Amino acid sequence: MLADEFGREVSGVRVSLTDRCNFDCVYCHNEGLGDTRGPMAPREHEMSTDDVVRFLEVVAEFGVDSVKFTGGEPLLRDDVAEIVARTPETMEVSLTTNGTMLPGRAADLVDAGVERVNISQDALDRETFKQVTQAGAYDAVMDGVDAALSAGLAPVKLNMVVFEQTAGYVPEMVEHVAANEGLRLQLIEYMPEIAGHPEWAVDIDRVHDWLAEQADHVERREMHDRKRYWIARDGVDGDAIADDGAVDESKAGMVEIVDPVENRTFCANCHRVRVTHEGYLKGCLNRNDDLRPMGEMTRAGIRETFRETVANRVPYYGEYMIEEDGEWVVNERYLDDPPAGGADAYPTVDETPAETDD
Ligand SMILES: Nc1nc2c(ncn2[C@@H]2O[C@H](COP(=O)(O)OP(=O)(O)OP(=O)(O)O)[C@@H](O)[C@H]2O)c(=O)[nH]1
Ligand SMILES: C[S@@+](CC[C@H](N)C(=O)[O-])C[C@H]1O[C@@H](n2cnc3c(N)ncnc32)[C@H](O)[C@@H]1O
Ligand code: SF4
Ligand code: SF4
Repeated sequence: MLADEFGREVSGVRVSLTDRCNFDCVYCHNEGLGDTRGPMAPREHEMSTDDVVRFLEVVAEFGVDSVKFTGGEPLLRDDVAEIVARTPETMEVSLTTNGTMLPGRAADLVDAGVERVNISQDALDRETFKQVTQAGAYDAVMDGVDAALSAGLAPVKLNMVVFEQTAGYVPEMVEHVAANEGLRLQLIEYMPEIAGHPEWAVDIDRVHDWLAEQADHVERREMHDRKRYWIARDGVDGDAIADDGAVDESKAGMVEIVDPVENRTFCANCHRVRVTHEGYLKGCLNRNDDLRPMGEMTRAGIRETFRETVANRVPYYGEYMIEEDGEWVVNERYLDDPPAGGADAYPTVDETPAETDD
């Protein structure tokens, strides 16, 4: 496995299959690229099926053993099942989606090899859901969750971004997941780095403190050192948590917190490299000055660009951003010496074809 100079091995890749989406969530960072485009926007910039598969085959040679397909909305592409079926067997395959296109497709995705799915659901309240997603597809998302469960994808993780508009719904969502076997909840701290609006952020430590009071067991995940809180379900017989800490998931609900903002520990435990829909390697969600094009996406080109990307990755908080007088500022080292192939190599907005019909 390749590692960067901070000892962080790269064991996973996150592949953005498209920057198009049928929602327009107010907070969306589009996997670090900024605004998404509408569902009907031109797609000729997107990596082809063969490009994605070739990329995965090459990184599997380096010991990368998991892939997350995301976007934009990955299921706007109709070749996802084919890509998954052609993904090297050594890789665990998961998908992050808004869920609307899972009905009718979830079983095929499972047959192809999808092992886990995360579905974004920011509220149980229809009106709030509409305000946040700027789409009236609440029922379609619920149907998507049902489709994933019916296809055997339990536990399904519900992704909820915690910010000003949704923070009040956290207890209700936790209760919902604790009452429903087959669901897990992931509370994601609102990230303003790409999306802007720092005023929308809420204090995630308060959510941690509240969950610690509710939880029967707390564990830490190796990835990002994330905390997971287990809450025993009401009315179950027997112990949900054994004396040795083993959890019986049929008897306890799980809530995981993703809290990357200004969190050095999170970044120190970051083991994934990203790929944009256009075939650029991206060493960090929050940076677009270190994008490296894989060009024609030949095996040799992918190999070299992957090596270079890993070698140049640095933790965002603690290295790229450092604290000075209580403020986070860009480490001068990265201003003076921008990485090769960085932002200049990435198409500007002007070079990206305009949206057509949305
Ligand atoms: N800053 C930062 N945010 C991340 C990182 N990984 C995940 N996130 C945030 O968490 C969101 C949800 O992540 P998902 O795509 O559902 O996947 P995940 O939770 O990271 O992965 P699994 O738990 O393995 O399914 C991302 O879109 C980001 O907002 C990371 O490495 N850095
Ligand atoms: C960019 S979306 C792509 C996949 C899919 N369209 C979806 O919504 O699940 C991936 C995840 O990023 C989360 N996300 C987007 N912008 C965010 C932000 N500014 N802060 C925290 N999480 C964000 C979303 O809630 C979603 O769970
Ligand atoms: S559904 Fe996902 S990609 Fe689409 S706007 Fe919402 S967070 Fe962004
Ligand atoms: S270095 Fe930090 S901010 Fe960048 S992707 Fe990794 S965890 Fe996220």
